[in-house]
Amino acid sequence: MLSQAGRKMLYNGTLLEVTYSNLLPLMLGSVGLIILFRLLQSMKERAIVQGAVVVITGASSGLGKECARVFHAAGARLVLCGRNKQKLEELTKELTVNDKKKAHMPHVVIFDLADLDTVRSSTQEILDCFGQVDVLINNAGISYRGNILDTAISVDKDVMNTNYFGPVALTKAILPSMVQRRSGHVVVISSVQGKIAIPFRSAYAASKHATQAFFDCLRAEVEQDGIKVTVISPGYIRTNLSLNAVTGNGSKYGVMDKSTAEGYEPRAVAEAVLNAVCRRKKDVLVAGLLPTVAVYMRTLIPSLFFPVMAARAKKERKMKAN
Ligand SMILES: NC(=O)C1=CN([C@@H]2O[C@H](COP(=O)(O)OP(=O)(O)OC[C@H]3O[C@@H](n4cnc5c(N)ncnc54)[C@H](OP(=O)(O)O)[C@@H]3O)[C@@H](O)[C@H]2O)C=CC1
Ligand SMILES: CCCCCCCCCCCCCCCC(=O)OCC(=O)COP(=O)(O)O
Repeated sequence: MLSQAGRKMLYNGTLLEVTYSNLLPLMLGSVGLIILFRLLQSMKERAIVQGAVVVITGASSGLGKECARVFHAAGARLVLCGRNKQKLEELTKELTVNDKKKAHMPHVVIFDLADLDTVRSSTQEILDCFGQVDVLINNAGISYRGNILDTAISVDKDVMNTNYFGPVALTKAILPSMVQRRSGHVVVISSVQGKIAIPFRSAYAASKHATQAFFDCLRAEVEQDGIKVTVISPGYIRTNLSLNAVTGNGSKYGVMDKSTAEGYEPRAVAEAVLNAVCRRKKDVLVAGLLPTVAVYMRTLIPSLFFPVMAARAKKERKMKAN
């Protein structure tokens, strides 16, 4: 503690009197410097996406659409990919309405990610838009609701094609141009379910676990080529994911689940994606306390995690029966 009169100290032969009044400007100065440093750091990080060519799959709705808005606002040049031309053109109109110079007019490329041949042929179209790809955001995906015993293998394959083989094929097709330039960033939107498997989501959780594994391998392999890889694993987001989910017989689930409706705002997750790209993060979990605990529990105390999941399955089955 300092007395009112302060504390006298001998420093390099000079007698210094340290008082509250001469410490205050020092403290304020330090805080100011830290704020200035953070501001400059954040401006430097944001400059990474300014003018960068960012390709977003599944840009017609939900998280992809929000990523398009957030990256466009950050100054990126966008290539919006999806199956629905009309929705993507509407989004392009929305993004360019205030962009008078049309400097960052997005391009639209239409293809079905589950059709691996069209993925390969669409890659040239993507590369031709701006002549290069700086950031590829593999966002498009589909979910699933069903019991393993009643699920047709064709459904497992369809989910794997959209969520795993599609992004893998697109990434492999774009990667050589990134390696040649020794620059690029590949992002994939996985899920908390890429880290833990929950009952009645087998096809979806399996596709997201495979995604996590593939892109972890990729990160290690292409680091020497100057390419960054980010896996983002969000918890529930308020989008149409559950409405669009497929069931065991391939029909649409068509229900807005409570967990989805009460999930994160897509804007908040899109900001987390932008932040991860700017800061070149490798693996980002965007989730609340309970899913985070579950992720650690699965790794550290699996003997506790498995009974919790079995109880969850039992409860869900009971609820369905009533
Ligand atoms: N919502 C959530 O709770 C969570 C979502 N995620 C992940 O976020 C990502 C985005 O999903 P979200 O925005 O929530 O859901 P949406 O259903 O709103 O969006 C999915 C997007 O993927 C596109 N898509 C689906 N199948 C294909 C296909 N075969 N070919 C091309 N595009 C396709 C859809 O396009 P179209 O308009 O043509 O159908 C749509 O643009 C997914 O990878 C999902 O797994 C992760 C964690 C939580
Ligand atoms: C003694 C301590 C007990 C701690 C209990 C922890 C177990 C809690 C389980 C929590 C499960 C969280 C699941 C989260 C799933 C999730 O966020 O998925 C995101 C999605 O991809 C959503 O897709 P869906 O199609 O399933 O809506």
